[in-house]
Amino acid sequence: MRNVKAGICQMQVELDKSMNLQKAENMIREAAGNGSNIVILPEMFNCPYDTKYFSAFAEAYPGDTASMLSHLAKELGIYIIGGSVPEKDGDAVYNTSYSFDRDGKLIGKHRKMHLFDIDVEGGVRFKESDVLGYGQEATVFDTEYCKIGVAICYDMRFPELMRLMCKAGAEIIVIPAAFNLTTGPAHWEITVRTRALDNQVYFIAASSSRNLDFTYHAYGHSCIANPWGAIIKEADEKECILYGELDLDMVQKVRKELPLLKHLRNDIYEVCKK
Ligand SMILES: O=C(O)CCC(=O)C(=O)O
Repeated sequence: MRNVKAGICQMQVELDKSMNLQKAENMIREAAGNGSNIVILPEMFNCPYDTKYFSAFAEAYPGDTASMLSHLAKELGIYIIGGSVPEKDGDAVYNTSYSFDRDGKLIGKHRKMHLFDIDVEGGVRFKESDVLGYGQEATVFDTEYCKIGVAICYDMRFPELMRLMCKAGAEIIVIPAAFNLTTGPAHWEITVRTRALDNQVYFIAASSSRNLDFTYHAYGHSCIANPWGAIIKEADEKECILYGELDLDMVQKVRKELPLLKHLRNDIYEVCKK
């Protein structure tokens, strides 16, 4: 039996960075205290999800935010997948996720690869590429449980990237996210379930909670889908910690019983890294 307990902190993000860091710390401590082996934060957990704030909130690595996550991972002896934060690198800003092991060592750094530039009539308009740079690499790292792939929100809409992570050995894919009230009800759950099913992985999507004080209203509904494509845990839109037990033997069982990954016609088509 290879079991992992995940704790997803669906935190309410505020305008005050230090409040956000304190909130994240409190929730991480609580999730660890309740037995989580891996604790996950949402996209842009230290900064409101609005392009006008990204540059002012950005930190070069290692800044206060990543340092805090590293120290907490070590002190609490847990893995932390630190949602995402605006990262400053020279003149550029990226939407970046840092992951730490039980010793507080940085084991993963993902810069969002697909920037969220959309304009839905009567719905949501957002243009990340006005202020953010593009990440260039898929992110998969080793843990003592299995390999884990991390990507950020809009990245999950691209099956090729998810497949690349699966091909690199990921048995869990984690997506810090913040869908909204236009695309969330329409596409959130179906995308989570489909990516889990396509790749026969546990798929964890971690949102912030809904804060109506801002212009961008997060959908919430953090959830976990299993390798069969079923949602095993789902939150509502309010602040909470969502816990889920992942039985990693199920990944191999499903892959054996329904060998989708073996049946790929790589002689005809293939998703590969350029
Ligand atoms: O894909 C979507 O509908 C939402 C994406 C998003 O909010 C993001 O990438 O931050």
